[in-house]
Amino acid sequence: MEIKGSVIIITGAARGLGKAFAEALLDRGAKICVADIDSEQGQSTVAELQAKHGEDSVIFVSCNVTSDDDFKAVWDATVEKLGPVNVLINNAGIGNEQEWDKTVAVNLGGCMRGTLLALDRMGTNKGGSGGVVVNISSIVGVKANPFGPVYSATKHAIIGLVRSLGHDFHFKISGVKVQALCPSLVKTELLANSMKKAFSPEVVQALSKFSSGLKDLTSETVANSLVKLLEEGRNGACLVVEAEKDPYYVEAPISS
Ligand SMILES: NC(=O)c1ccc[n+]([C@@H]2O[C@H](COP(=O)([O-])OP(=O)(O)OC[C@H]3O[C@@H](n4cnc5c(N)ncnc54)[C@H](O)[C@@H]3O)[C@@H](O)[C@H]2O)c1
Ligand SMILES: CC/C=C\C[C@H](O)/C=C/C=C\C=C\C=C\[C@@H](O)[C@@H](O)C/C=C\CCC(=O)O
Repeated sequence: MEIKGSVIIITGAARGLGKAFAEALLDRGAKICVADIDSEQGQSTVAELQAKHGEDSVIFVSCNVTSDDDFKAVWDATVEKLGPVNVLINNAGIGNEQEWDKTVAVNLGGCMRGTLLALDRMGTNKGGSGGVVVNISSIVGVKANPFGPVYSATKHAIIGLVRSLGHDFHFKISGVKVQALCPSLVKTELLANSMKKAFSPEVVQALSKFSSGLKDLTSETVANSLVKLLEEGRNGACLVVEAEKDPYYVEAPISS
């Protein structure tokens, strides 16, 4: 797809990976809606991005991805201020092993709610023009993560959603591509927050040792992989990005 001129909603874009996605896509001529639960951080990020890219290129809308009403309001505000939406990036996520239901609600619920709304609003069968949904999973959506079993389960479920709704059966009906990006560890606030809500005291030590031994993966590298996925990824694609490797697509182990 052509990024230049596209209207793109990114959830959880007030900071971290979502902010890096916004920067990379604005650099390539997209218009962005930053949708985040943290209004203070979201407004400050948007002010920074507007100073570089202009006031008409990027807006902030407050959104809790666990709320249907919030998600619909984000969509409506984006259409009103930036034009018809072409891409949704379901990026908002948390790593809270102690309150598993919150992690399921935000990580899986947010992607599911957003993807279903996007099909409803962009689907050619619903009067829309088609489009793309990218769900941000993780490398631990395609491999085990002993340090965060709940987090990993939500990220595996996102892959199931993407492979199923990203089947061409659905694309023929809706004209909407559904894809996943699966980054390895990036040292954002998610990691620090995950440590505070870790599965067990043993995990805190092990995760801290594991993460300090990992090669550094930057948000900018992950954002470049998102651009690659949008520009060339097929429907249902799951793209993994790790430090010091070219990004690579992963397929389901059973294809029938
Ligand atoms: N950092 C990593 O190592 C890593 C690796 C792979 C995948 N991911 C995924 O990338 C995404 C972004 O992670 P990050 O590292 O930038 O995290 P982060 O904590 O830096 O940013 C997350 C953003 O999501 C927002 N958010 C949280 N709950 C929300 C909700 N209910 N509604 C709307 N917004 C909400 C936060 O306010 C924040 O701005 C997450 O889905 C995460 O699981 C992160
Ligand atoms: C906990 C939440 C923080 C970030 C989550 C994020 O999505 C990224 C995760 C990135 C990498 C995770 C790698 C997990 C690797 C495991 O599958 C496994 O390979 C490690 C196993 C044992 C390590 C034991 C040790 O070295 O001590």
